[in-house]
Amino acid sequence: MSALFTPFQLKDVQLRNRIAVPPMCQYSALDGHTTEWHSVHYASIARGGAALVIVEATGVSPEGRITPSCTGLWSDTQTEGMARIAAAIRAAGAVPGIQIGHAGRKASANRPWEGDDHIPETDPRSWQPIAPSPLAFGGGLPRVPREMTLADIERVQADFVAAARRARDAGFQWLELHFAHGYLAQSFFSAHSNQRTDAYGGSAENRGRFLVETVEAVRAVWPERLPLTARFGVIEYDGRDEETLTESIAQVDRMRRAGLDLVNVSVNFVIPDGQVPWREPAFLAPVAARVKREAGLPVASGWCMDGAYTAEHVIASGQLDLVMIGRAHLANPHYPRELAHALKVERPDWTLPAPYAHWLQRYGGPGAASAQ
Ligand SMILES: Cc1cc2c(cc1C)N(C[C@H](O)[C@H](O)[C@H](O)COP(=O)(O)O)c1[nH]c(=O)[nH]c(=O)c1N2
Ligand SMILES: CC(=O)[C@H]1CCCN(Cc2ccccc2)C1
Repeated sequence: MSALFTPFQLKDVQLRNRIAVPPMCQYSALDGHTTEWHSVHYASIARGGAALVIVEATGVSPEGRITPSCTGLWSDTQTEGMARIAAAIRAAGAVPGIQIGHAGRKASANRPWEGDDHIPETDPRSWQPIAPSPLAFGGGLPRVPREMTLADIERVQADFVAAARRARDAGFQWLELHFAHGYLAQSFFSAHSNQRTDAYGGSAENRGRFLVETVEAVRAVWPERLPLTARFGVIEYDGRDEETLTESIAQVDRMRRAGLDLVNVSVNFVIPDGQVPWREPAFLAPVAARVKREAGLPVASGWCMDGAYTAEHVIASGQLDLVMIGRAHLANPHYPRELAHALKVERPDWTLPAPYAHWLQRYGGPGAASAQ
């Protein structure tokens, strides 16, 4: 029996297995609107058998995007395209999720295959990034952001609420606040990037204020019976991991008390030279397990957890409740079928919809158990 292929219930949402497709930017939007690329991309992946498909980081405002090609939910005109995508994910038997965020000082960048760096200020496509403090990320993102005023903080939090309403109206059943990867919310919590002296800076509680207030504000509009989650970096790999982890777990507890239903444990990526242990399979699993133990809420996590036995182990061992499998789904939208075969799940081809499953199960096909 495979633990990975057992259902998971959170509030009123039932997931058919423990495999989640994490948000992965497609950099293919037009003025924040989804295109045919997104429709095909998300429907294809949802048909592959994962239980939860989370739509990519979607800007709560135009300047909250990472690149000019990122999706948005700052305008009602963007809701219809997202509604079609949520419906297609649901029609495939997966739960439709969406991540909403603000890129902070990492905003106004080129697409990864076009430089992955800040667009020059002289370029009309660029805009002024904003952040807790006037401190640049560095590397390819050298622009010094404008320090946010209290009015900016209120406006951005209101943008998160408005985007959450649109996600609800579009039919998403799982909301993930982007509080990780060095973007705005993460940069409020990190002392590397937040040197404010007002109520939003200084102590860990003050640095976590923006995040807790945003959870509270979004909780008020996001249906109580649907999971409100956050992707949150809890470790920087900057040589101060124990200190960062301890204060991050306390922050997760504060967000749990503010109404968070699950945390998707990730990496901070607030500094360009963090020593992430990429070679260690499932390096975040023990970190996520500690968050689950100490903060007392369900956890998801990912990063290099796509191997069948790794994905099975992180769930069977109780370290994680859900495993996020990203790039493997870009290479093969039907990746869960590979996992089902490898883990000798009963009728593995039926991770796919009937039009595919019937023929693969009955007559064999690449990777089918019956193939000689
Ligand atoms: C092309 C692309 C685009 C994105 C990502 C990755 C990649 C490859 N990732 C990170 C992603 O969700 C995942 O955490 C990583 O890919 C690590 O998991 P895997 O090792 O790929 O399973 C990412 N993470 C996130 O929180 N929001 C996002 O929109 C994106 N966008
Ligand atoms: C939006 C977001 O969180 C993404 C954007 C793309 C890069 N992601 C971070 C990443 C680093 C290394 C490998 C894969 C992904 C973060």
